[in-house]
Amino acid sequence: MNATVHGAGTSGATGKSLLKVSGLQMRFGGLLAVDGVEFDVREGEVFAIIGPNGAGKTTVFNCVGGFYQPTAGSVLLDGKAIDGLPSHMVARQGLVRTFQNIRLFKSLTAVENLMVAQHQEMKSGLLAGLFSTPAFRKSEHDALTRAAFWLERVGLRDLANREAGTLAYGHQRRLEIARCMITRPRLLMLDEPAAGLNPQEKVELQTLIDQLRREHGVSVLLIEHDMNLVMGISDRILVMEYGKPIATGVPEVVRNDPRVVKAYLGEE
Ligand SMILES: Nc1ncnc2c1ncn2[C@@H]1O[C@H](COP(=O)(O)OP(=O)(O)OP(=O)(O)O)[C@@H](O)[C@H]1O
Repeated sequence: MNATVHGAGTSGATGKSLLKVSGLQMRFGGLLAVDGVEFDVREGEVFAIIGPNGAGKTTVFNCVGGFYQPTAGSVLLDGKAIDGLPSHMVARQGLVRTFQNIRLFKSLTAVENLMVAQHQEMKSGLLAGLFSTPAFRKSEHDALTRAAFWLERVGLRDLANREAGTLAYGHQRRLEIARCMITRPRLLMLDEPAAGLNPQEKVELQTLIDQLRREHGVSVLLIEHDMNLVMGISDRILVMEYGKPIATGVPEVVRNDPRVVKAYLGEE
């Protein structure tokens, strides 16, 4: 039985549903990696998916983000179906993600990574670029201003001209978040953002996520194994085991759910 509690959360999330996932199923040959997963993420909310290794969390992310076509179920972003859309189309709808294994252009600088991320959005075409028209120069200037803003926001201003691949691991994670945010998403999906971070960096990450949703109005969908971070930042949590949802609710409820304690928290 699902322990479903729709708590008020701590963020002041509006309560309006932004992402709605229903009856999600993903089969790989004979393996049902995800089955019957349902949840919604509200505007301004931080929503976490937790569960033991192999529970199906990443598969849910891949279905939501357009990397897999689910075998069954639906994914709606603001009421519009996005399941089955390729990931770049999903991104255009305002849903972007980071990856467990950081995916930056390692030989480009931090600021160049943020410029590339905006490339699709830029209005000027190739000819405008070749002839450096005023419209092109204006859009380049705006893009650079936004890049500078986001580098400052994630604490990387002084590292703007360093190649991404030479940045410390924690800095690369922050740059990846900036690269997502610069496209002005409505939903930011973070896949194990605290992996490999030291305790101080984890605290800074929690502060950053909180700022992103409070000051930039983004909703956050998170997969994370670090329970301190999950319990500290999430408004609601979905717990998965063997591909199925076993509990959804506010942190205090999930923390004390006997099935959750047995399946996951009890492992620690
Ligand atoms: N592309 C794939 N092909 C076949 N099986 C897969 C594929 N991706 C995932 N699986 C299987 O689906 C199940 C769920 O995996 P998934 O990576 O979603 O779990 P997870 O909860 O994200 O685990 P972790 O916490 O270790 O990242 C596992 O049994 C995994 O081996």
